[in-house]
Amino acid sequence: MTTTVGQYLSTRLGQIGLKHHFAVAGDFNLILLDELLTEGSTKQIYSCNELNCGYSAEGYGRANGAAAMIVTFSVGALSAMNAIGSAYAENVPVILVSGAPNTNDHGSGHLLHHTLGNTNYGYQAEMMRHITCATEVIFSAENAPHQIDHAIRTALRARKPAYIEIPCNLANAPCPAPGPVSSLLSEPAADPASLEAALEETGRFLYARDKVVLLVGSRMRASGILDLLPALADRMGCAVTVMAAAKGFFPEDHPAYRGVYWGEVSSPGAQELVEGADGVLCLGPIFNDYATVGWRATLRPEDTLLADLQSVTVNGRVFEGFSIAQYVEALAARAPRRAGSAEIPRQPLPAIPQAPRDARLTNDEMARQINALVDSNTTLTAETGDSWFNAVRMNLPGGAKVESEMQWGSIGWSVPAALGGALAAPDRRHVLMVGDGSFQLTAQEVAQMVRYELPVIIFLVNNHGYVIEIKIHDGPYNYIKNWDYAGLIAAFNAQDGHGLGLRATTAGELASAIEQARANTNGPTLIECDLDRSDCTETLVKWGTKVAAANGRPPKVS
Ligand SMILES: C/C(NCc1cnc(C)nc1N)=C(/S)[C@H](O)COP(=O)(O)OP(=O)(O)O
Repeated sequence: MTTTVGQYLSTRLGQIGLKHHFAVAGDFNLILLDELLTEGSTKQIYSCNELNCGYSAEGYGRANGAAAMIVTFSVGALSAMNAIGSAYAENVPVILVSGAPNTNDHGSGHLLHHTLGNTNYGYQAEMMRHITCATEVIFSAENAPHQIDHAIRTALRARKPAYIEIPCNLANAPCPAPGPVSSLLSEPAADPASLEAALEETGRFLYARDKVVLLVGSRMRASGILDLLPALADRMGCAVTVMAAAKGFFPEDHPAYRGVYWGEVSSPGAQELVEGADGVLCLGPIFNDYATVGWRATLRPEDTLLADLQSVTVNGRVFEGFSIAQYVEALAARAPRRAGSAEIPRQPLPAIPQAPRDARLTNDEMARQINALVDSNTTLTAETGDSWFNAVRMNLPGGAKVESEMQWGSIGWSVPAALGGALAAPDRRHVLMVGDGSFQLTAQEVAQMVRYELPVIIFLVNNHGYVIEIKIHDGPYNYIKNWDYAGLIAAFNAQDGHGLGLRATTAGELASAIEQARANTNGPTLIECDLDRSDCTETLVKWGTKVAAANGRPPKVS
């Protein structure tokens, strides 16, 4: 049985659960794109550029579990690198496939277009090795199946992106047909002794404490077991908090939920609860400078159990040889009850009073109305910027999801990512909050939302500049050219009803725009929310000054 290299790849992408792959054409990948179309397991979705292609794949991978993208050599793949960096930092398995020079050109002394102008074509793979968990450069069709399977299997297990390079003259070359996909999907069994030892040490940690709090972190996105966390909370009876980058990872209507822990900008009561606990069971946390408010919110190591994707650190010991899914599943069946922390009642988020309809639109009123739009079937994508703080302060109904990129934090990510999420989960409502500064980096992908008739509701937060940067450190570089954001939709030829551009300067205009957005199911609705530049969340101001102080630390004098 034979197939071709490109159709082998296509079959595998369908077998691991993809229904789409993202692509930008280039002469090094055209035959490969044909092979994917011929085999047909996944629908080919086109992006305006390779950066957006990568962000769309990353957003798709968050909702679907994995994603794939096809670009051309060098000029395409190097643009995609920022998005692959995001996938790496955010633990999303994106399979980046790049077309490449004809195998006959290697060692020929030929100078090729799209390259650096020398005869070394290996630089791209070398660059990819730093931002992927597997890099496979295919030089022979016979070996292609092994290399493709290795890259995909490693990406799925490590929850990281992988890179495959396919020369343009091998894409339709015959190769052996694929074997069972189970060899790519199977998870390594836990090492029983290590898992048991970790659970016993966890028991010693928990039995020695009364007021234990669960803290859920953003690496749990890659765990595949978010739906198991309520069972663990029910077993232990303890309070549960989430980190800002994990907003929505635990159902907020669960009785154990006590809000977002984010140091001094936490939800009401959450900082006192976590920092006052005698034990914090951290699941997949990322304690970076933003999460610790400039290294100020730090937990006592001796009272912290750190469960990460492939290891548990507790009582000064480290245990490996199992996944966090295997660990949490076992813990949910045997953890002792530790209900002390749950006796502290949850403090509600401060309610935002409804503004009069004719009142100038404010950030608070915008956040209030967006929150009212979020239901149990909504995915809210929040871009880097004050949109983070608006998302974190929302009350989410159970089932609502939030997607943010608080580790990589590359502005512009959210527009293509929301497109990817909408393609992966068409049965959910997709709402996007993105600032004017971020939007200007990837705005053209709204045209693809029009093209693919994706009803994403986009709140374009026009506060007239890089306000998060202004709050951290102001300067002329934080001010941008204002666009007619609502007018862009017309520029994207949405006249056939597959797109709506609206502008809101008052509370009433926003309410009316949201009603129109709810009714517009044929394509995106972009609502330009016009705000005063000084109008941002209080938490942003508080957080920004502390992060600025951390950035401003003088060099250590040796
Ligand atoms: C410029 C930058 N960060 C620096 C930056 C620059 N370039 C990339 C790709 N990523 C980055 N995070 C940031 S957060 C802006 O404040 C974003 O502005 P905007 O989208 O308008 O949001 P806010 O006004 O709420 O801050």
